[in-house]
Amino acid sequence: MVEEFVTAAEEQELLAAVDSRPWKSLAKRRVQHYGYEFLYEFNFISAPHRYQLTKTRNVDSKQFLGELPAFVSTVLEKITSYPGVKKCTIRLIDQLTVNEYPCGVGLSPHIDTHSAFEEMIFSLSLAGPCIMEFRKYRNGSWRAPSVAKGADEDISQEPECIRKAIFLPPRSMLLMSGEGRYAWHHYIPHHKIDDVGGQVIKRNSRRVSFTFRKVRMGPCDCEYKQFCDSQNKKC
Ligand SMILES: O=C(O)CCC(=O)C(=O)O
Ligand SMILES: [Fe+2]
Repeated sequence: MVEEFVTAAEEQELLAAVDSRPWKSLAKRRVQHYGYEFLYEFNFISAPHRYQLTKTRNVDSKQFLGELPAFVSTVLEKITSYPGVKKCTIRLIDQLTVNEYPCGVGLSPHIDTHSAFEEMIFSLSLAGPCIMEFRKYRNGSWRAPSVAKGADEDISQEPECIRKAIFLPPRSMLLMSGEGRYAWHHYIPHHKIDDVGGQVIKRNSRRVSFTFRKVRMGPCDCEYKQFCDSQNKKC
């Protein structure tokens, strides 16, 4: 995680850019997608344009929406100066998901679908902070990313897992790669108040994240087979 990945002025420009574009409303948060359309499985619930998210996360690799918008060029350039990120990565990132979480709204535990995206996933936090928890489920107790009724709800009866929490302040960039990307679930608790090592942090504003990924065009051949939908029929 890199703090202050963008300046306060750049943060304001990025927020203004997405706020001037149309948002799609999900049950608890709003999203925008660039590069490729993201596929959620929806159940329609009452009001027009509002949906209940029920199933897994994937991308339609045949639905190219166009190049990523110019307002993220500076961020893409900065990503290439990340240690361990190859210079060619900037041209490879072709999908951007913008998530807007109202205060206290989180995200259900999941691993980004291996067959949908390449290894490196970059997530820029803006506006408000959050805690992102990483969970490694014991072999055999891992559950597929499909979540029953009311996805994005916390599940009280979680199987045994190792947990590591990371505090993501606004303007920070998180890189998920290797085991952290392929074998650990990531999760944003549905809290308005987080306890970070005994320090109480209030989430008193919305959080907007920009998640940058590369759409995978063939099967995944990672070494984390039990978590890989390309290599494991159970996923
Ligand atoms: O909001 C974030 O930082 C993460 C979003 C995420 O995990 C996803 O869209 O798959
Ligand atoms: Fe994710």
